[in-house]
Amino acid sequence: MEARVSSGLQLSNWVNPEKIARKPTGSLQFFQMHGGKRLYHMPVSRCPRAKERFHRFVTLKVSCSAENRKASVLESESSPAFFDESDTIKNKAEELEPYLDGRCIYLVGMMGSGKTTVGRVLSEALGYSFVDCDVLIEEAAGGSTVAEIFKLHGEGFFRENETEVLKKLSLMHRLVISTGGGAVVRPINWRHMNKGISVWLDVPLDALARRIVAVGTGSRPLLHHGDGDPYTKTMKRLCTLFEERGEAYANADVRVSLENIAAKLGYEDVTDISPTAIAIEALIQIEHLLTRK
Ligand SMILES: Nc1ncnc2c1ncn2[C@@H]1O[C@H](COP(=O)(O)OP(=O)(O)O)[C@@H](O)[C@H]1O
Ligand SMILES: O=C(O)C1=C[C@@H](OP(=O)(O)O)[C@@H](O)[C@H](O)C1
Repeated sequence: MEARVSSGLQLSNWVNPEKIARKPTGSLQFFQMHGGKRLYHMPVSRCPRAKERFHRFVTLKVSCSAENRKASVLESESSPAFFDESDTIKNKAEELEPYLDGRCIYLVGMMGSGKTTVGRVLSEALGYSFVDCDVLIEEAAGGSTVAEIFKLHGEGFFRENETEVLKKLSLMHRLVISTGGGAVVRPINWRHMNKGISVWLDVPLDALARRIVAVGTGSRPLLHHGDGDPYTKTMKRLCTLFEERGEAYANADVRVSLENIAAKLGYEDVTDISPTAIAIEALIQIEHLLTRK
């Protein structure tokens, strides 16, 4: 696949100003459409196995801003490589499999951080099953929604059920588990989650608020109260919750920072990062953890 992609790309196609999106800060976002897929550059030295696994087919030196500053993504690299996301995640997952040895992956992070969205992508790549703790709690409550459970029985009841669900899941293997945003607060939950590998999806609060406002706060009862327009109200609540929970998220075995991914890929806005790119970064960070690279 890589060979087909690389041999299909000509340097003359590549050096086309229309295919280089200039970012306002002067960094460049390199991508090229090929066979309906978006190929991304990735600096070779930041991708530990890149040199062996991917064919490096172009070397460019570009002066790339009006101020003649180097593009941030190229500053330390002279030889970008181009990766197809779907091949990259497949290869990374294969590489990681023997080290994971069937251990579950617990995704933790604030509401809206992408635990469900990224979790599905990760589970597919690893050949794991995906489970969402909130859904299991809803099933255990006879089909009531999380919002109804909070309203009828209170948060304490919800938290007890959340712990019970995590306890059961801790006995299982080959699962990617999307936990609820508040699961990190109870120490007992960490005893269960530590049977597997925990991954914190660290997303800037502003991006979370924008995402959540876009879908509405209906299913997230902790965001139902407060004043102001939907964005301001959500942002305020997220800030308060993050103040309470920030340290607890940092207990996770690995942290996947969207700000770091954006910097690597030369993106201005973290919302441009695809769920697959986030899942790839999660696999890379887990690999670092398990191989102590
Ligand atoms: N990388 C992403 N890019 C764009 N939208 C995303 C991304 N990750 C999540 N979303 C969107 O954000 C919202 C919340 O994501 P979700 O996966 O449900 O978060 P969580 O499970 O952590 O609460 C959803 O509407 C989802 O489509
Ligand atoms: O942050 C929290 O305390 C909660 C997050 C929600 O899950 P998501 O993180 O999947 O939205 C859900 O468990 C419940 O509304 C409480």
